[in-house]
Amino acid sequence: MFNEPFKLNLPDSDILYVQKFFSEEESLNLFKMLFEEIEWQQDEIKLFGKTHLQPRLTSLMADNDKPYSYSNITMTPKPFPDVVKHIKSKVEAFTKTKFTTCLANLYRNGKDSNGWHSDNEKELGVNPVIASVSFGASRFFHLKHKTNKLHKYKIELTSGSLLLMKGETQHHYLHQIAKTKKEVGSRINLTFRIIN
Ligand SMILES: O=C(O)CCC(=O)C(=O)O
Ligand SMILES: [Fe+2]
Repeated sequence: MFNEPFKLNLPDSDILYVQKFFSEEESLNLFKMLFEEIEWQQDEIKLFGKTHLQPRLTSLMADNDKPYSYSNITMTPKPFPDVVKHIKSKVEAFTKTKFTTCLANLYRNGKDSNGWHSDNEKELGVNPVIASVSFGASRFFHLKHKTNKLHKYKIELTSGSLLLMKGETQHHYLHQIAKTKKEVGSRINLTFRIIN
């Protein structure tokens, strides 16, 4: 039942959630391996002319050398570690999509976050397919429509889950991982993307 794909009931979007895409046991192992094998970095971002450290660690990986730019940062990709290749092939088989690139996020605790944005950078193309898998602590993923305030959604992304966003989703919606005052452990999220 929990590995049945579930389509979010949100107008102007195409979002699918599979809670138990990976089993609990496999997710624990994958978390540890991702934590160790990914080369995590903390970049500086400029917001309203001020420089801050990004409130999470990230890493860009790809099977090509295409950079990815967002929030005034340009990241150049590193090769995929084996553990990411393994996850990528399972995601590709399910989504019937070949991904070139993975942006990884490590939220160390509840103070780490990812502010409101759309994954609409031009290098992603017009209607990007973005497959997001999560391991470790659960965090809430918020969605809000850009023009109609009635359309919003909050979904808890649990360890081993897959969230697939496609179609016009990025045109019409913003998403975020908000900070939380609750005691939460570390969470790793991988977003697979296509950049050619
Ligand atoms: O951590 C998440 O679930 C979302 C990550 C995200 O939105 C991004 O990397 O663009
Ligand atoms: Fe995003």
